[in-house]
Amino acid sequence: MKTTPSPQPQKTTLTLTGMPGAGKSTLGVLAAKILGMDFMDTDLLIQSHEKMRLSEIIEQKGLDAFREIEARHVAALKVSHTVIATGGSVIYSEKAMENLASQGPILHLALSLPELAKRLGNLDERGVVRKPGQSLEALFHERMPLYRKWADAEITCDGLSMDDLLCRIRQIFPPLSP
Ligand SMILES: Nc1ncnc2c1ncn2[C@@H]1O[C@H](COP(=O)(O)OP(=O)(O)O)[C@@H](O)[C@H]1O
Ligand SMILES: O=C(O)C1=C[C@@H](OP(=O)(O)O)[C@@H](O)[C@H](O)C1
Ligand SMILES: [Mg+2]
Repeated sequence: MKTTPSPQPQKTTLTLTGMPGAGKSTLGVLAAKILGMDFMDTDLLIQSHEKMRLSEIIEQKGLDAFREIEARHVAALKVSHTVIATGGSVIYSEKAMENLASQGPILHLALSLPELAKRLGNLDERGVVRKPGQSLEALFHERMPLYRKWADAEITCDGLSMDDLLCRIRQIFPPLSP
């Protein structure tokens, strides 16, 4: 039997989740800068590992295949001192989310449905993972409980500038600040 507890892996990442268009990629890089952390966008990680642009993966292999590829890469991701901007569909993978949660807190960037509709425009052109013909509203209601299930904190981003959001991040996660 062990006499000393095994060291717990340090939780040093900050993962951003949320619907496409919520601002994960844009805010993530700025948050990394002010927190003195590295930055990773899992969409870019997938592109680099697959040696294809995200749009090519989706066009040539389809949305279901993209979802599996995303789940595989994010479930295998191991980083530290890093702000991670995820792709919105990673929330469908329990294994990927467990892996992200094991490395640090998860912040859900929430945005209201009307604001999302304004930011996203045509869903087909953006390659959003959804069932054929599924509306943005239906997708929003399908995903919202999943984002909330995994989130340690949530910011509703409507009407907030990048500076407002960075301020909120500093307030919520002071231990991550240098
Ligand atoms: N707080 C914000 N206020 C206004 N526009 C924003 C804000 N956050 C992001 N955006 C804009 O929304 C779009 C989507 O942002 P992006 O970071 O790509 O989102 P995600 O990575 O969550 O899909 C971009 O055009 C970005 O400039
Ligand atoms: O939510 C989604 O279905 C997707 C979101 C995208 O990333 P962003 O959330 O960064 O836009 C990208 O991973 C892919 O187009 C699928
Ligand atoms: Mg993004």
